[in-house]
Amino acid sequence: MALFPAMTRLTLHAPAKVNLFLAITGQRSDGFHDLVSLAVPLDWGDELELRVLAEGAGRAGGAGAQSGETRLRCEASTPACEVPASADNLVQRAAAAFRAATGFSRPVDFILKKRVPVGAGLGGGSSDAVAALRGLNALAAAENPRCALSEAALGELAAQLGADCTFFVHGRPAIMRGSGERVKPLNRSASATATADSGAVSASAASAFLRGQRLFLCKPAFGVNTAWAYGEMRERARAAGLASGSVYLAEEEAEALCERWRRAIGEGASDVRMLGALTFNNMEPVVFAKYPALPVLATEFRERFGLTLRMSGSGSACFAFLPAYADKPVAGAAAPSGALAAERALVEKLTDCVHALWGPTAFTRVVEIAGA
Ligand SMILES: C[C@@](CO)(OP(=O)(O)O)[C@H](O)COP(=O)(O)OP(=O)(O)OC[C@H]1O[C@@H](n2ccc(N)nc2=O)[C@H](O)[C@@H]1O
Ligand SMILES: Nc1ncnc2c1ncn2[C@@H]1O[C@H](COP(=O)(O)OP(=O)(O)O)[C@@H](O)[C@H]1O
Repeated sequence: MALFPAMTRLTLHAPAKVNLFLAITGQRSDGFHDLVSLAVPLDWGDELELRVLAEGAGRAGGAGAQSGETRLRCEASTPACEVPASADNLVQRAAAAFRAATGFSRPVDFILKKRVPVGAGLGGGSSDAVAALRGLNALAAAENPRCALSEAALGELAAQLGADCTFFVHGRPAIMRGSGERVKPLNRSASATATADSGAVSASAASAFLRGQRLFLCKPAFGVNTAWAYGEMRERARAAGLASGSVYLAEEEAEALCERWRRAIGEGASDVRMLGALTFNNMEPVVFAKYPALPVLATEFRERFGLTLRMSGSGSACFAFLPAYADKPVAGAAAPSGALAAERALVEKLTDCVHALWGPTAFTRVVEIAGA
């Protein structure tokens, strides 16, 4: 048996996510909220590099690292992506959880290239945590396959790190339920209201439908604190009393709306304006009330461009389906140049609009849905 791992270095993509559909259905006795969400990974995100360090006398001795040591360096592409490399960083927390669960003690150096803005509702931190778990698991497996965790065990560990983390273990369009930890990839999901016919969406149909759909993503300079947004919903629901249904969406309704997505996918609908109309997020009212810049831009997008701008998760990032790709080419084929030019012109106008309303430091990007 090799005493030193064969694998000493690897790099992982940590994709961002968008919630195409997000219904918070109520608060549970443990304080967390139940939800139903259709989330998709993007072709863009952070990058996490792992390097196994040589064990030695420790820093004091100047040579090598100590057993069980985890180092982290964060390189942010913009100030909005800056995150401390402290023990609170989800990469550090994931490493600590993995070491505790497996006994893996090789010292590791993480280099996190942050591109996803923090507090955006794009799941950057959760995705980094899962990338760290996956990377460490690969290193552990290279050293001794019996030390590696199964997918199920990785999922359980991930769930302890954040409500969104299980989604990233699957890494494909999926419906999240419970507090987010119950994840079913879309092509294998059957909703509570699905009939035998409508539930049988083939993997290839779901995959062809969502993969490569292009979204315009934007985020103002400020972020939103997820715990605050949930807390605000709780307060509003408490104040509404019996009318708390004005804050939360009943689970049956959420499932029915989610089912509309599944039908659209099953039928291979390609009208991106219709897709925009299917997007939903009932966290918007609390977040929009505090941050009016968000609904102001949503109104502008609707009135000037006929596009639905929807918030992702607890915000502050928002997205809109890009219509220029309505005639999306088959994967791998070149897009018709007319469609590309039309999209470029639209994106330019959308970007100008974002900067005019949110200022020059607002973030914009065109992304594609991945992982289908
Ligand atoms: C809103 C969503 C939608 O996908 O995404 P983001 O906006 O964060 O990306 C998620 O539910 C966020 O998941 P995540 O960001 O992992 O949340 P966590 O760190 O686990 O929780 C932060 C805090 O939010 C509250 N929380 C979170 C999830 C949930 N189902 N109910 C809650 O009440 C809790 O107060 C918790 O302490
Ligand atoms: N590696 C990380 N990347 C981003 N945020 C992190 C990370 N580690 C810890 N955090 C903390 O997690 C919180 C939310 O992170 P993030 O995933 O960016 O937002 P969201 O939950 O809105 O998608 C922030 O308070 C941030 O400081």
